[in-house]
Amino acid sequence: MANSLEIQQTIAQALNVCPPFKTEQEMITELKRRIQFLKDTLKQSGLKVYVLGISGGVDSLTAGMMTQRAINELREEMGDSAYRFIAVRLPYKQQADEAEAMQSIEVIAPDGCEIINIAPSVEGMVSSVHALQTVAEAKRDFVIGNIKARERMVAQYAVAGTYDGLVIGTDHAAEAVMGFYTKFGDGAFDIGPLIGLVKNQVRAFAHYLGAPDYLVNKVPTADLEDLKPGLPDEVAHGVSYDDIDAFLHGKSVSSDIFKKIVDTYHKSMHKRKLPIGP
Ligand SMILES: Nc1ncnc2c1ncn2[C@@H]1O[C@H](COP(=O)(O)OP(=O)(O)OC[C@H]2O[C@@H]([n+]3cccc(C(=O)O)c3)[C@H](O)[C@@H]2O)[C@@H](O)[C@H]1O
Ligand SMILES: Nc1ncnc2c1ncn2[C@@H]1O[C@H](COP(=O)(O)OP(=O)(O)OP(=O)(O)O)[C@@H](O)[C@H]1O
Ligand SMILES: [Mg+2]
Repeated sequence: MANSLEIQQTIAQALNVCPPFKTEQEMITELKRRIQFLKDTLKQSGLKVYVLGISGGVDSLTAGMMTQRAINELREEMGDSAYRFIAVRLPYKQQADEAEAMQSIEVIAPDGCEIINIAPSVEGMVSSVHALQTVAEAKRDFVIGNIKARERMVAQYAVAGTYDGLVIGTDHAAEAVMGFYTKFGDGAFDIGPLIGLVKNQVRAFAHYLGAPDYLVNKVPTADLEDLKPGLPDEVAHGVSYDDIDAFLHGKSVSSDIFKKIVDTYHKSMHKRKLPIGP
């Protein structure tokens, strides 16, 4: 039977986890490789625009800063001003951390910014799904949370379709292992520049790129549920990002944490696969 470390290594391999950075230079090399990947992928696609929702959290801040750098370099290298990055603000009604979201936009300084309030589309969907009116309040609130994440996906693809662009996603290994995203919501995108990173590596990129500490260290939240506004991810899934990062980097974690992560990984396997057929 496989021991704990072997199980951790098998999962890390499946998620293509980036090994820990031993030096700052290793971190910079990895960051540059990923920015180059953004440039190469856009050039190969024949399109010239990237689109990404900016929430106020560190994942979209980091991906946004990387993307704007990729676009700046492409514009200069190709001598083509059509290369652009469009940031999208996607509040649901009034967003509690709107200030941080707008500060993220300032830090990224995107070429363009669209603001789309998702409340009308979420409310339209909720009122049309009659079954939703009949379930317990907590269940209803949770399902509506996933509708919000999917409406954000719809909005970003509407912007991408309009500008002939590609949608960036912010999934990384610490979220992927927990299946902590909405299937076909924030889990749906064209290009994932953070894939394989653990949370502290995402923060390290943001810090290196010059983001202020209060945004780099902001408490991660999906902020999808009205009944639990700003619920920290770590409370929602009951494991800290430091523990998830340690697990993915083959370090020892308590047996409780180990079990929780491995169980959650297996339960959420369907989210990381293409739809199955007969
Ligand atoms: N075995 C199976 N094989 C194939 N498909 C299966 C399945 N089990 C469920 N499903 C399908 O998957 C659906 C459940 O998946 P899903 O709709 O994603 O819903 P679910 O995983 O239940 O909820 C999403 C979780 O991710 C969190 N989240 C969402 C969005 C953003 C963030 C963030 O960090 O920003 C976090 C959210 O707070 C919540 O805890 C089911 O309704 C069903 O359609
Ligand atoms: N209010 C929002 N406005 C715009 N985009 C959003 C909003 N909420 C979520 N998103 C999009 O969904 C993605 C997933 O959300 P998630 O909470 O995992 O990342 P984050 O907010 O960037 O960082 P953190 O996980 O640290 O909170 C975001 O990176 C962003 O692209
Ligand atoms: Mg967030």
